[in-house]
Amino acid sequence: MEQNNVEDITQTLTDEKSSNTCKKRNLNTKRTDYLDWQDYFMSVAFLSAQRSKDPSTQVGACIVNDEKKIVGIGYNGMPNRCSDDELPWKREADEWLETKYPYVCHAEMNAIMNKNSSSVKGCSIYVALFPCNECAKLIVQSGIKEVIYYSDKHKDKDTMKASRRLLDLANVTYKQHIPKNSQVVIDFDSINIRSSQKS
Ligand SMILES: O=c1ccn([C@H]2C[C@H](O)[C@@H](COP(=O)(O)O)O2)c(=O)[nH]1
Ligand SMILES: [Zn+2]
Repeated sequence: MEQNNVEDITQTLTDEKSSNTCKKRNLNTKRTDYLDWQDYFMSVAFLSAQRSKDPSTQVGACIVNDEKKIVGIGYNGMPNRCSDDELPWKREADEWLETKYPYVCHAEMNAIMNKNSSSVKGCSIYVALFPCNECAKLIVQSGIKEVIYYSDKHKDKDTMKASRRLLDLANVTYKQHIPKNSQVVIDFDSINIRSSQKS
């Protein structure tokens, strides 16, 4: 009888174009290096942030319901129908009105406004940055019950203190996400890699 040992069933993934061998994977057993749910939703938030035109800080948010379905995604950007070529992107200017702050819609706001379900009540929101007090108001009012954030780099600012105060009072829980891997790489060309039986 043929022995199905690991050596026999290990296949070599070979790049179609270069014929370079890049990875070894056992093709007879379930993958173990797949993204878990939390890394997946946080990655969606980070990917969404890549759409942002803000030159200094790109924020993404992803709202997930209790069936682990994504019901809203957003990133920071200028409001719809307001040309982002005509509004300022500066952080500082002689006048506040010439900075981005009075105009830019935060990622959390856009994720809530973009929802594809009737409600986000009871949902979780995955965000790259801990939400500011304005976003905390929207999170509370929309019924979101949990915030999962990656960075809390502004935690000592008053806006963040106010945010935590609101979230605490409204019993919205928050926790920092520690990813399994510090990077999730999207390699478009990986789909072109074919598996060939190792000799
Ligand atoms: O809760 C938040 C807080 C901030 N943002 C956005 C708003 C701005 O576009 C940037 C912050 O820019 P800085 O230059 O770092 O001040 O982040 C958000 O989306 N959600
Ligand atoms: Zn905000």
